[in-house]
Amino acid sequence: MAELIGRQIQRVLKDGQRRFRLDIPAFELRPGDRKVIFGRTGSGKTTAMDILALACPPDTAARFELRMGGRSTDLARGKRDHAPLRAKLFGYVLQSSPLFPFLTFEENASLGQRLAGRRDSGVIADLCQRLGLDAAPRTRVSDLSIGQRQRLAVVRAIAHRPSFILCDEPTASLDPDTARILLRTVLDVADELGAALLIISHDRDLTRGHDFEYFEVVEWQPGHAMLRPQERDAA
Ligand SMILES: Nc1ncnc2c1ncn2[C@@H]1O[C@H](COP(=O)(O)OP(=O)(O)OP(=O)(O)O)[C@@H](O)[C@H]1O
Repeated sequence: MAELIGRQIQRVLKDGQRRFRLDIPAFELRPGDRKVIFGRTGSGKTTAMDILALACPPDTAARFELRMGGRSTDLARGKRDHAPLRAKLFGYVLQSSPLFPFLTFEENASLGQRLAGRRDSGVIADLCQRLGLDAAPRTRVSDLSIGQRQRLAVVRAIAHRPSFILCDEPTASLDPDTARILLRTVLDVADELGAALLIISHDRDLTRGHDFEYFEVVEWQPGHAMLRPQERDAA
């Protein structure tokens, strides 16, 4: 199974006079991990998730390494795009615009599988059923409700059986019952795959009662944030 190890990772965002720096002193994702990141809006949670999902490279890192089957890939160095690794090993539910509105339900659902080269319509049908998604395969995404789109984004992100499942606010548009079903399904799938699960959430009730490790992104100086473990009592 795959594991991701990061040490002293930094990323700086710049926009004119605006500058934002995120530090990740130490973070790991291993099979079976259940981790959740909290933090106030704009603190840098998505920036952290983008790095850990290999969507945006860090500017610097003492160590950023993917280990799998006795092999190690150094993610800290060079400008190489890790698209093939990302497509096969990572499932990322994006916070905003997670779907392509010009594609059909089925085309969106199967996109992750196609990129990973692992087509299996049975897995998609099973996930849709578990998530209460019964929309017709030819329905355009623009005709779905926001909550249906959010669940479809989850199907797309996990249908290729990734080793790392990363979800940025996956329940933001869902009622509490549907949110709980979604979390239960993602947890079950992560268990079945032996995958690591990392969630960003504003809803501190969402993961209560489940065995998650808690993290937070804290802006400890203006424009300078850090991802760090959070004591369970503070969660
Ligand atoms: N190009 C940029 N230059 C400078 N700062 C930026 C740039 N892009 C984003 N930022 C800032 O970086 C910070 C982190 O953004 P990020 O989206 O990671 O936060 P977040 O915690 O995920 O927010 P939210 O909870 O609202 O989704 C924000 O304060 C944002 O304003």
